[in-house]
Formats: sequence, C-alpha cells, structure tokens
Amino acid sequence: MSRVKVTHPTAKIDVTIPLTSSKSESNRALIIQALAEGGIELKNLAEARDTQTMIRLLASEEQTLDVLDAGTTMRFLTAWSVATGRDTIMTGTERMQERPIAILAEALKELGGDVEYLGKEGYPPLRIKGFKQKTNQISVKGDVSSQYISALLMIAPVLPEGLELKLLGEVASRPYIEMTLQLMTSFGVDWKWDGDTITVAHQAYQAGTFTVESDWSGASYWYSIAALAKDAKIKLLNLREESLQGDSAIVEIMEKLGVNSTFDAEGVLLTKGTISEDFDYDFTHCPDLAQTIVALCAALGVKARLTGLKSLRIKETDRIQALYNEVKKLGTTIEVIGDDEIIVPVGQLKFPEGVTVDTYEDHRMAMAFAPLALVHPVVIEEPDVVKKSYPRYWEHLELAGFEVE
Ligand SMILES: O=C(O)C1=C[C@@H](OP(=O)(O)O)[C@@H](O)[C@H](O)C1
Ligand SMILES: C=C(OP(=O)(O)O)C(=O)O
Repeated sequence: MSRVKVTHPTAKIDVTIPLTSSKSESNRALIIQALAEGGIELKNLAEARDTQTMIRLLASEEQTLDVLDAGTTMRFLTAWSVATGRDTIMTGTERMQERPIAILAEALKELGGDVEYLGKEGYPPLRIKGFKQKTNQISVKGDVSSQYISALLMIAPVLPEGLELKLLGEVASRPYIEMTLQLMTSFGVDWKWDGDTITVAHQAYQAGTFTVESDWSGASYWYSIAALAKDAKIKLLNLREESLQGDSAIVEIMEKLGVNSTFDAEGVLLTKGTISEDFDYDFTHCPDLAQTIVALCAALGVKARLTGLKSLRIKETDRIQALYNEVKKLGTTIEVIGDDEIIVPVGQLKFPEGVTVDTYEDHRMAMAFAPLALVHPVVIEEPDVVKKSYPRYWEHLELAGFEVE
C-alpha cells in the first residue's frame, strides 16, 4: 500500500503546464501506422502506459499480448490481430477480464475472424487464429462502447472487401468515433457516414505525418484546480479550440462552473469565472469527464445533475459506485438514480480526520480527487494509478505549488 498526502499552502496558482499527450489519438495513430504500408511518422506520442503498452505489443513477436488495463489497446489490437491474420492470445488484468468484448468479438467472427473466448463467454482472454472475409456487412450496438466501433473502422480499409457498418440503437461516446474517422481521413482514407451506416471501401492508408495534441481528459483536472483555487492563471500547452477530442467539451462545462478559457497559438489559458447555481449536463459523449465534475461539484457545494453515465459501470472500475463511496467518506451523499444518473446535493464536504481516498485501480479517481487539496488536505491511495494516462500528474501538481508527500 502506498499513499500520498496532497496539500496546497496558498491555494493561489500561476503556472504553465506541458500537459500529457492524448492516449486516444496516440493509440489510433499507432494502429493506423501498423496497418499502413510505411511512411507514417508520428510525433508527440503519449507517455501514458496505455500507449506505451500499445507500442510494445505492436512490436512484440510473442503470441500472448497482455494489454494490462488498457481498454483501447485491448479492443484495437484484437481487431488488428484479426485483420492481419495473426495467431494471438489477447489478455489483460483481472478487471480487463471483466470488461465486455462480445460486441466486437462477435462482429469480427461474422466478418470471418477465427475468435474464441478462453475464459468467460463474451470477455477476454481471447484466442485469435486467422481471418478469411465472409461478408462486409455487419451491425453492431452503438450504446455500450464506441471502442468496438473505432476498432472495426480502423481495420476496414485493409479488409479485402471493405466494410459497411450499421450502428444499432443510440450511439454513445460519438466524438471518439468521429476522432477515428478524422484520423483515417488524415491518412488518406475515404469513408461515408450516412444515417446509421458507415461505409469504408478497401483502400490503402497513405503516408503522412501526424502530431498528437495534448490530452483534453487530462486537462479537465486543471479546470477543476482553476475552479477550486483562490486565484488561478493556468496555461495548458498544445491544446486547440477545434480538437479531435470530445473531452474539449470541458471548456463549455467549466464556463458554468467558474473557469474561463482563452485560446492562443500555444494552448489555452484558464482564469477564474463565475459559477452557476445549478449544473445539469449529459455526459453520454464525454464519459471520462464525469468523475472530475462529481468531485468538483461536491467540493464547490454546487447542486449538480449528471446524466448519460451508463458506461461508467464498465470502465477501469464501476466508477459510479467508486464515486458514491469516496464522496460519502468525505461527507456528502450523492444520489445514484439507476445506472445512468448522479445528483450531487448542495452542501459542504467535511473531510473527516483520517479519511483517505481509495482509487480502485482507476487513474481518474486519483486525478479527480487530488484537486480537492485546494480546499482541505487530501490523502490519495495508490497514487501510481495515474500512470495509465498521465504519468507526470503528481510532478505537474508540484509545479503548480501543491505539496505531494
Ligand atoms: O476510443 C477511445 O479512445 C476511448 C473511448 C471511450 O470509451 P467508451 O467508448 O467505451 O465510452 C473513453 O471512455 C476511453 O477513455 C477512450
Ligand atoms: C475508460 C478509459 O480507458 P480505457 O477504456 O481505454 O481503458 C479511461 O481512460 O478513462
């Protein structure tokens, strides 16, 4: 067991942060590079463990590819293994073996992949043994994880007969699908999204250079810091107003929670704004921001209603339960409505003596609760969890004057 105590002596912040790069953009660019016939140069790849694992496994000659706890790495490499006809065993952490993959695995089987569940039906580990395309028309459910859809889209151009992918029902995390398609466009691939169907013909990825943007999900913790600080001038480098990342929605979200954003050629400057009395937002298309906002609203004492949270139950942990538990330990009881909605009541957190924040092997639990140190010292359990997406998080907090011991 390890833990850190996080404090901030002044709660006044004036800092420039060389934010971490986006693991979502990096992991897509790496898969596309692996599927292309050469000539793709990638700059500013993420140091996130999920991306470093992707790089390592793409270069590995081993049969077993262990993605650890990286969801995109699991889903994207599974599709890549099928499309390239590799003989692989895809596995990951105990939690990864509880994160569903049936929608993707069944779609790959229908396309002609030889895919078998080695443990529980519908979950990793998987054995992949080859591929001969049987059809190019498949349908997948769009409301469980967009990662299945991104995985299928990225392999689509290299499938001998291409792909006509029909999305069934509501489509969640839609900006991540758009990010995938935009990256495919960057490397010369054409596609058509018409109604509920995305069509990609067989074609080659073209050579090119791509520079990964900073991570907007990682930026969200700095927005929370700006909102909780007494004074704030925080410059986040290499972020653009027009981003491929849907989590840039944090800009409009935080306009309501007390942070102004000013963009220039270097990135974005965060300064103090005004806080609305009531906050209500649907996180269907930016699920990774929800923990930041629950922890922040509890600390601000602002009444908040968050909807569109269904996918939080199947991420690194059951994030709805984890939020409920940890906010409650700090003195506020959030209301969980069904699988999809959280209400944060008005009221001040109490930070009882001796209470520590558990992180449930989830990087976002650690990063979402650490900014609360601007209100009261917080102790975070297993601080190394941040390595999954933002290895320098604690170092960057120190740059901003936090003490992390
Ligand atoms: O495609 C991606 O890069 C991601 C998609 C989202 O997952 P879901 O589509 O499962 O919501 C998000 O939560 C995850 O952190 C990264
Ligand atoms: C859900 C996440 O990642 P993944 O699904 O790729 O493990 C995340 O980074 O919050």
